[in-house]
Amino acid sequence: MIDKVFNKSITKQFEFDEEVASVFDDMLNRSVPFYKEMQRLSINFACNFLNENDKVYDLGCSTASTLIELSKHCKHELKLIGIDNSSAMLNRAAKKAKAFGVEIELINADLHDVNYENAKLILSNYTLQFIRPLQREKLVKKIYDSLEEKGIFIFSEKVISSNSTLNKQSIDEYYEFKKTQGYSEFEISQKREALENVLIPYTEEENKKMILDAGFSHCETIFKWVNFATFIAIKN
Ligand SMILES: C[S@@+](CC[C@H](N)C(=O)[O-])C[C@H]1O[C@@H](n2cnc3c(N)ncnc32)[C@H](O)[C@@H]1O
Ligand SMILES: O=C(O)C(=O)C[C@]1(C(=O)O)C=C[C@@H](O)C=C1
Repeated sequence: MIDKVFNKSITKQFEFDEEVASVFDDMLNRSVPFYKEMQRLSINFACNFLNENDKVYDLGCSTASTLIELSKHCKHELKLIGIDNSSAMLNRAAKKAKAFGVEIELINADLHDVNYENAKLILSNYTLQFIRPLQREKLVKKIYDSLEEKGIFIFSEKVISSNSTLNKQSIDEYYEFKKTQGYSEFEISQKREALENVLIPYTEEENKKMILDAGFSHCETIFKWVNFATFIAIKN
């Protein structure tokens, strides 16, 4: 279904409710530049580190697209676990996983309340940005503690620039991208307002600092388009 969520005046802040979930795959493909390429890279990098029966968690799995793609591309059997606190997203995730014949344990819970035991890989694309800053640092520490030695954390985030001129130019460039994807100026401004104080982006440097402060030995940007970045962090 085509995303028309912000074609009308907004009445509330952005939420991953039934209306958003019903168009979410289209929303992501048209709102995140190079979403499919970012997903392909996350999966390829992940597969290089994975072995038979490794446990993989996707935090904020939404409709389970990434776990389904991972299971298609990885040569090993994996234990796949998707966590999200939106029932509307998880209902779709369950139907999609069944249709693709992929076994995924789906957990409806807040990311802070789950124990990520013996994880080899934790994925989290465009989800940390929705966690309040203080809680975000705590969650990243928990992610670090849950990973096995040599475990990997791959995550993507919308980012800002610490340079105000470049930041403004990046936002303008992003809105131009949205227009090429068929979103009107009205839709763009309504969504911007709805996301205010809900999606809180860090700079690329702040993301890396948060990761290193949590204990990871290495963090690298593996993909970036203007204000969207994908990182890989390694626990040693
Ligand atoms: C932008 S979407 C993630 C997209 C997904 N990773 C993908 O690539 O298809 C963010 C997801 O995180 C979930 N989420 C946000 N905050 C959460 C929390 N505190 N606990 C659990 N899930 C959360 C939302 O319900 C939503 O499905
Ligand atoms: O549309 C925007 O402004 C976005 O920031 C895109 C974005 C994201 O980065 O997570 C915001 C909300 C939806 O979850 C899908 C994509």
